[in-house]
Amino acid sequence: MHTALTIAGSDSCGGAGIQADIKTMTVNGVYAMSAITALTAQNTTGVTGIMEVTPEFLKKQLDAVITDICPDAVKIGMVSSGELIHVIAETIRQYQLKNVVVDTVMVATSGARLISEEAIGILKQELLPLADVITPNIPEAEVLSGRKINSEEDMMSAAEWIQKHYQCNVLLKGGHQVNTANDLLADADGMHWFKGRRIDNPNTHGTGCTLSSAIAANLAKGMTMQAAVEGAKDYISGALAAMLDLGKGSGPMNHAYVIDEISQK
Ligand SMILES: Nc1ncnc2c1ncn2[C@@H]1O[C@H](COP(=O)(O)OP(=O)(O)OP(=O)(O)O)[C@@H](O)[C@H]1O
Ligand SMILES: Cc1ncc(COP(=O)(O)O)c(N)n1
Repeated sequence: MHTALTIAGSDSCGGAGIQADIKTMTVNGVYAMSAITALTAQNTTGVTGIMEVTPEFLKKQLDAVITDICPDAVKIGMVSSGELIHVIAETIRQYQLKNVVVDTVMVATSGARLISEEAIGILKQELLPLADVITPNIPEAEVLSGRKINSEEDMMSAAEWIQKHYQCNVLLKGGHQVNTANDLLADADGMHWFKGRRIDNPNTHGTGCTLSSAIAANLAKGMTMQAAVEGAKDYISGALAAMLDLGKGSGPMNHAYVIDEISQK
């Protein structure tokens, strides 16, 4: 069985973070493992607390997993401090981990800040150049490129700039557009659009975590980058279209929609 490791924060309401990653990887047919960077006290309306693990304890988790079951792919999500980012970068180099997907998580849908200002510099310097693909949303791509993004042309020039500058493939997500949900992959072959129908669903808690974990699961199974992104885009569209409605804020998606489809056959 193919295996994937998520290095991310725990979301107590189960919609984003480690919980979304494990659900996504499992439903996409790979064995999921985790190394937790922080606990969050969180629900669909907001984050009320964050408790980071120490860099030493993150390293212990990573060594324990990797020396036993070396993952076929790695997804990295919320990492709030520079010291934790440094441990992850060192571990990727030490074990020469492959298929590294970095979701550049900065701010939760509910508005809470999930990375310190100082850590963004370390993320850019140490982690992005080790990634096979990074998955910023539009506001994150603005931070990484220092450019404003107001159109699909702006998305293309920002993705090209980020790819050249950090030497990694970039999937610039278009979920923050108004009428469309078109994502753009900049890789060594050029630019590829993954067009998505915009689904009228306000419950988008964890979409970024889910998309990046589905890409990691697909890469673990040996798919090419473009096929991995296409499969992940289909998965997220299905999970959003299942229209789960839980909680008082921006609720989570339904990962069980695939299982529901099978059980209805
Ligand atoms: N309303 C929607 N309809 C269809 N697809 C969507 C919608 N909202 C987001 N997506 C898709 O979900 C994925 C995540 O995109 P988005 O830009 O929302 O990332 P994000 O902001 O990092 O997510 P998060 O909500 O986890 O912070 C992308 O593939 C995007 O196109
Ligand atoms: C632990 C954790 N990781 C990531 C996110 C981002 O997800 P979203 O932007 O959908 O809230 C989150 N809210 N919590």
